[in-house]
Amino acid sequence: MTASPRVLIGHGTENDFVVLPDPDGTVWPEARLDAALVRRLCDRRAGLGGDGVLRLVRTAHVPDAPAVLGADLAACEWFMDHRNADGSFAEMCGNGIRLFLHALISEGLLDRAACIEGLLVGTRGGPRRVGAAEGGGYWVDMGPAREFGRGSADLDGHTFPGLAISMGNPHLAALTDVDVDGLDLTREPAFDAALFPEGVNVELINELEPGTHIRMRVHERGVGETRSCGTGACAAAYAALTHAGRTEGTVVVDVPGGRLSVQIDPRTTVLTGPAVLVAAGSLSQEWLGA
Ligand SMILES: N[C@@H](CCC[C@H](N)C(=O)O)C(=O)O
Repeated sequence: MTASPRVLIGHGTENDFVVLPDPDGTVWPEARLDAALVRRLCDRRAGLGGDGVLRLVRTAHVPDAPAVLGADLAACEWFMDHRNADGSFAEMCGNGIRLFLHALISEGLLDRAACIEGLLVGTRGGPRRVGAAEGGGYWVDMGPAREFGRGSADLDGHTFPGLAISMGNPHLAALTDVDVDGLDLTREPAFDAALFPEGVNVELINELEPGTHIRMRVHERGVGETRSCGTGACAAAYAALTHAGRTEGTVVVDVPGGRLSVQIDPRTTVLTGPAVLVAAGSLSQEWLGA
């Protein structure tokens, strides 16, 4: 076991993560990286701070991988082992997977030039193809948005009706005329637990240009309000296109932490955006032992 484990801090449109390199699964076996330690790492005062944790690990060292990747197991050398800040697992993270690839490249575990075509990465939501974009940033083939009903969320004195959408993980994407910038998202939204038995990420969306440009804020399952959510941006773009009566197109999604682009066609959804590494160092023995 490494005495002082290496750690990186990074973000994708200010959705920020503690990144733990563990290529051979020897530093952070699941028993060590338990929910309590994830919460401590993500604590913004007593830890490093983040909306979640990403472990950079080879798929061969993830016990869940065969069940979630099936026939694609052998094609996914790497697995994005993602946790929310409350310690829970999530199926997918659109900002996290871009940062995951960026961190693999920056740690010398992959060559950026070899990532232009993209590679399959394992996630608990299944395999996803992710690649380095020619002009900078990263793209992810997120698979199709799957609509599974209509619901609503109660937040800040409003009821927001929207579409229930799976991007691997669950979303309620609600277009609204209420100015989303003025909302207080500090409390947990109330939602229909029968529609969302595993909880839900809630996106509040203002249309800026119908079907092409939206503004979004998000309350994430297992975290609270974050400054961006990649899967949420895909769900929001799908809801905006549907509202415009279209099944394909490119939607620019402005979030408090920056801008994402989502390209949708009837077959799939491609999310493009930045990934930034802020710092690299090691966890202290004093903090680990406390
Ligand atoms: N911020 C992420 C989504 C992370 C998981 C989410 N909180 C959930 O529990 O489903 C993204 O960029 O997609």
